[in-house]
Amino acid sequence: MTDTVDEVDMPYDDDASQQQKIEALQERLEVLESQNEEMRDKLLDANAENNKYQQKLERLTHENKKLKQSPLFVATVQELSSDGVIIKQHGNNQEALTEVTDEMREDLEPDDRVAVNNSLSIVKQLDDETDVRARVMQVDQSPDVTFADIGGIEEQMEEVRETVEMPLKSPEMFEDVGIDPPSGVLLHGPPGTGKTMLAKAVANETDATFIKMAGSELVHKFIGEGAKLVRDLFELARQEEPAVVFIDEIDAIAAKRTESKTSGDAEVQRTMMQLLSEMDGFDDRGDIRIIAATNRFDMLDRAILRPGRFDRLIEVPNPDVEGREQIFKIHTRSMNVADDVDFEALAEEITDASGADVKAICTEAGMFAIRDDRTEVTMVDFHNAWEKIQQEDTEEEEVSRTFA
Ligand SMILES: Nc1ncnc2c1ncn2[C@@H]1O[C@H](COP(=O)(O)OP(=O)(O)OP(=O)(O)O)[C@@H](O)[C@H]1O
Repeated sequence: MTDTVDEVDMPYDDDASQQQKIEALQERLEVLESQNEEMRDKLLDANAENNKYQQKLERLTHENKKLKQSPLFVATVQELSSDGVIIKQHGNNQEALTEVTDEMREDLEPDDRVAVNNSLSIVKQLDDETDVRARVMQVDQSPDVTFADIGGIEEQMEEVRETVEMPLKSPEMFEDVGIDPPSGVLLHGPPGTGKTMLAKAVANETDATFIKMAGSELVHKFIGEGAKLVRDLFELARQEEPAVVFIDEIDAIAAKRTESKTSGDAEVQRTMMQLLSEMDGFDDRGDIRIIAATNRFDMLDRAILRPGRFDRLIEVPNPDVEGREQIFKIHTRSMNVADDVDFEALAEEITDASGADVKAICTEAGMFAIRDDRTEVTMVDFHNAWEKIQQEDTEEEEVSRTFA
């Protein structure tokens, strides 16, 4: 806020001559100008500094993302010394002296498992081996998803029942006819279309244990242990028989081979080879069915699609308009929906939405009603929910573009 002339402390006495007043004001002006100059310089410096930090932040964020994405190696902390941290790498047993941030050093203790990058810098601390297994494999003795909970993908549902459920329920039919049931079924299609639900519903229907493993976790989180975890997965399935093994994001372990021959690639290859050998040696697999899923069919190494492996491909697309309406009805079954809600009209409006989007719209519409202190969910709530979800998607895309 600027002072008014009346409030300004004048640099002269009231009885000073005109000339003295002018000189005093002149002097004050010069001081103010030089202060102004000084402030402007400081502002420029601060802006330059800000830019520098901004760039550094972006670089670090990018670096951080890259570090987390590229496969890392596993090592065990041997000793914390004043020179750094001595680690022993798994696999080759080589010891190395490496540096860590002060923050991470405080959390580290000898015998801790850590992930290191290509330059052997410690990127993160890992969980105990037993925790790893528990986290990488999600075991559900009796999943509660049924086929009645899945909408808009009847054909795919039929195919999954035929190829996965029938061999579990009536193996004698395949024996009588004299054909082998498909070894593995690969579900492919965009995210959130119900692939996981299909696998869970089969397990539910056949009273099988559902065992899920995420390919991306194997590669990014449990580095150096992929092949072993795949072995463990099948061992667990044999113990839990009948079992449905669901390998999500299989593209992470079975992507086409790239030209680069980094050790990270070699590690992914080892994991994939283990998976293939488990599947190939699966003649006596008993009551275990394998379902894999991917959003990136184009990236898959064709080796996994050979006969005897994932030889039945089922595309699970986004639902069409009738499918969307059906999914709305499924997810609003236990909601208090107002009479004005027209699911047919909503389904028409939300072109390109996935099943997961429809589910999110229902939950969000309910939230709008709660915020408004109502117990009934109206058509306006559904519209607002769709708008919000689209907006969030756009924001997410912008963020990922910024840090891409
Ligand atoms: N066809 C569908 N019918 C009913 N609900 C669905 C359908 N598809 C998705 N959903 C809802 O979206 C959620 C996520 O779906 P699901 O995990 O099965 O998708 P996905 O295809 O496995 O996705 P991703 O590829 O991202 O793992 C489900 O829990 C369910 O609430």
